[in-house]
Amino acid sequence: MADARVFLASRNAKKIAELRRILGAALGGEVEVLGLDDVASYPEPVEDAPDFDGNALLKARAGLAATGLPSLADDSGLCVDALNGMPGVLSARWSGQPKDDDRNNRLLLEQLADVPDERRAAHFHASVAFVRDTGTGVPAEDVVGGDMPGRVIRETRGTNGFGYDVLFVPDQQDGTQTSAEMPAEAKDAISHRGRALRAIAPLVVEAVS
Ligand SMILES: O=P(O)(O)OP(=O)(O)OP(=O)(O)OC[C@H]1O[C@@H](n2cnc3c(O)ncnc32)[C@H](O)[C@@H]1O
Ligand SMILES: [Mg+2]
Repeated sequence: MADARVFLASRNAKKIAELRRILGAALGGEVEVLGLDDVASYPEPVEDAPDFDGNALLKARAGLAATGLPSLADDSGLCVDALNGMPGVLSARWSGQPKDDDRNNRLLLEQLADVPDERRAAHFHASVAFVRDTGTGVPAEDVVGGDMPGRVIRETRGTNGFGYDVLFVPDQQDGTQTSAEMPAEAKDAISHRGRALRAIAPLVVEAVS
């Protein structure tokens, strides 16, 4: 392989751990995955696109611009039917800045307090963008999405994962464990992020080969 390295443009340590784990399994260790700690620091882009695809692309473009390396970025969130798809792209900062998972979860529970069990459907979405130089002056860009359907429960459960995992029971598996109670590999097997990354992994292999 010419330069089998890819850069992961995320500032969320727990998300990065998931991305590394899933990529490691999908790429079989052939590609070295670099994170922010491995490159010179650069300013975080403002995530002001209207949708997940747009935000994932702007984070991956910023990664390529700063490092010159083929760059992957994830933009993700929880979309709640009873809230018309929100928090959606605002998931990280739903209860304000600085972002705080516990405060976000408390706010979501309050907002859904009067919503009956049969109307608490939601899904996680992840868009993963892969942006790399082609030598032509025009970068190649791909974006792939993945979903994990489920529902929002009424109390937090579990200590794995991050973000809204403590409130979310996926439809798959046995339908009782939150994604924060599932072992990491079980979440990866059905998660929005797992689906999107496994779909984009062949492009990564192709680009760095
Ligand atoms: O933008 P980067 O630097 O990657 O890190 P971030 O945490 O800001 O990431 P996003 O902008 O994509 O926001 C995603 C938010 O959606 C929520 N989220 C996404 N995937 C999740 C998952 O698998 N489990 C629980 N919550 C998740 C969680 O609140 C995240 O902070
Ligand atoms: Mg973000």
